[in-house]
Amino acid sequence: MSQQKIVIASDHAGFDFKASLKETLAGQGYEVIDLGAHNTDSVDYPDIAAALAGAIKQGTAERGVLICGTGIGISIAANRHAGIRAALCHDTTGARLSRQHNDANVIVLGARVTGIEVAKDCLATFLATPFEGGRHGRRVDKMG
Ligand SMILES: O=C[C@H](O)[C@H](O)[C@H](O)COP(=O)(O)O
Repeated sequence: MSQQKIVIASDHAGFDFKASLKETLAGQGYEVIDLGAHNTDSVDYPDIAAALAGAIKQGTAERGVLICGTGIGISIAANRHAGIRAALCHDTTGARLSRQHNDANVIVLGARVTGIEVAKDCLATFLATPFEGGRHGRRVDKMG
């Protein structure tokens, strides 16, 4: 089986967080495609969200990770893109339910509000949990 690909991106506020999550994912055998930011120079999170949404739409990877300071701005931006279901997660219960009920394809984390170990647990849960389908599928379908 080919190596599973994950796209990851952050603004300047999430740069260090992204580096840590990338290392963890690589250690777990994922191929990590980093769309930036590539340093802590200030950038605009809508541009970062658009780059990741484009990569998912093009099929570069099925799942993505987005990070900004709170996770809020980049979530709002990502969810404006058709086909993106981005879930801002602060705990593993949310990460699990974002997959089981919402079929989220992007997990969003806030580097200034969530500890890195919690974030790693959220990400592992997100990647390991399948969508339940059924009634949830009907609801997801209504979102287009
Ligand atoms: O929702 C927005 C994010 O938290 C941004 O990371 C944050 O607004 C960036 O703030 P600043 O430009 O002050 O570093």
